[in-house]
Amino acid sequence: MITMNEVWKTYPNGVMAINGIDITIDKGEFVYVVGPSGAGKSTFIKMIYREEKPTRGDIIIDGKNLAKMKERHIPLLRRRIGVVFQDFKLLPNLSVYENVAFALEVIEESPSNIRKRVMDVLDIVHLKNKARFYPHELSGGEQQRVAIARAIVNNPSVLIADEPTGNLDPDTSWEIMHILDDINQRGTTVVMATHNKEIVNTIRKRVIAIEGGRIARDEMRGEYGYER
Ligand SMILES: Nc1ncnc2c1ncn2[C@@H]1O[C@H](COP(=O)(O)OP(=O)(O)OP(=O)(O)O)[C@@H](O)[C@H]1O
Repeated sequence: MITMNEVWKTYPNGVMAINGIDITIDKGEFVYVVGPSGAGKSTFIKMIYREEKPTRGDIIIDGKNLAKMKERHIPLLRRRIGVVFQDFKLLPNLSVYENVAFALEVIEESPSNIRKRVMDVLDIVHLKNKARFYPHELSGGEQQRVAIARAIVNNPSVLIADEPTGNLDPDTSWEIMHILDDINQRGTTVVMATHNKEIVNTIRKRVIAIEGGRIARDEMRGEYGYER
């Protein structure tokens, strides 16, 4: 479902962030991407949703080669890939409901179908009762749950999370993990970059460790493997 063949990424300033990565992530997997700061985790993840383009190599998602994809086809790709960030990135002037509905591709959908879909995903993240709230009225964990609802509202095949618990306290981080796990159990592939040792070593999944832009480890039910 996600395949990288001999992928390299050098930034315009000459920094070689990814140095020859080959990997396959199957449909329905949950993968942690770990590694020291500056190792290339974000670059790896950004290439999956085509925020960054590889300098060399192929990245194939659902049979489409992103490296060769035309700019005009990128919005279509983004509908198949949901993304969650460390800092939530909600629109402050829109309510919870509107933040999620805004991300929905409303192609010939009736208002009642849209409403149903938005309320269904708010149910998955346990926020149905806060649909009318605004982001500043929510805790960090609640804001992250809205961001997750927004990321899955188009029913993507892949959910990418770049340090989704980075700004959250430990209890809230566990809550977010249980929601991501639930979304994965419903069939969505999840790729999550993280520095959270406790989570990786407790909710055991496949671990891909990146060091110096290369894959240093790739283990099913792996461990975090670093001090922090
Ligand atoms: N837009 C950019 N332009 C130039 N260099 C960049 C850019 N983004 C990242 N880099 C460099 O590429 C390397 C890999 O960075 P990346 O953000 O992928 O690492 P990371 O493993 O996600 O780090 P962290 O855990 O600190 O977030 C680093 O040396 C970084 O400075």
